[in-house]
Amino acid sequence: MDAQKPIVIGVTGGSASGKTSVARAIFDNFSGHSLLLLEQDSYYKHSDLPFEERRKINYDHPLAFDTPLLHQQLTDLIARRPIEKPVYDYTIHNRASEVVHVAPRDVIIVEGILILADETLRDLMDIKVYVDTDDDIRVIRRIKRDMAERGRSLDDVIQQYLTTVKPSYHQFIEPTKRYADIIVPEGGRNTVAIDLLVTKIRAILAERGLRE
Ligand SMILES: Nc1ncnc2c1ncn2[C@@H]1O[C@H](COP(=O)(O)OP(=O)(O)O)[C@@H](O)[C@H]1O
Ligand SMILES: Nc1ccn([C@@H]2O[C@H](COP(=O)(O)O)[C@@H](O)[C@H]2O)c(=O)n1
Repeated sequence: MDAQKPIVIGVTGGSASGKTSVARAIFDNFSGHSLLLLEQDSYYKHSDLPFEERRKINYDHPLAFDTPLLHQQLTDLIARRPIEKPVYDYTIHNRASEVVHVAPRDVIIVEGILILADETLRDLMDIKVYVDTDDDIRVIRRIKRDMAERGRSLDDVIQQYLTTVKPSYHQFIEPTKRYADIIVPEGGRNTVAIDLLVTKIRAILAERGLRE
């Protein structure tokens, strides 16, 4: 037993599958001071390309992420060291200039489309969750979200979905389902799956002598 080691839960699945909703639903069961959320999207690489070129990057490819930095910062948090987390701005397709100070916590939820594609990241996780939502539902949610929150037009979202998001989902993301311990259909509103996860997290916290 790794006494006092924080618990790391990986939550993955396609874009707009409900990963963030699952993470929030878990959050709601614990007091804020015991959990933190680390989004893989914060670790998109910085680019010096002009905006028009940045728009065309395949953001659903494993090489779009600075995985060594995510691995280093997750390792730091597990070792109870604080980090300066990068901030990503979807509206400019680039990292923002600021960083966010993140203090270590007993439960770390790592959320993102490709967190299970990297073996070194998988090795840091205690529980691996895949949120499984049909492609048509995900694309509808994505259109709504990207137009409301990420500064995209309908044509932008459709064009990006067909050229990079959909093919990369089937090539890189969906195959990582085999690494998951739990597959959750329909995301954050699956109360049975959320209750099972919360019960398991509480059991590991007790086993490691950590209090909520
Ligand atoms: N079960 C659901 N029913 C309806 N809309 C949902 C559901 N889960 C998530 N959404 C919506 O879909 C969008 C994407 O959900 P989110 O949890 O952010 O997905 P992800 O983190 O996988 O991209 C959000 O706008 C969210 O409000
Ligand atoms: N500049 C960017 C960077 C990323 N994306 C898309 O974000 C998706 C991942 O975020 P989710 O919350 O949906 O998991 C991913 O599918 C990228 O295509 C983007 O559109 N622009």
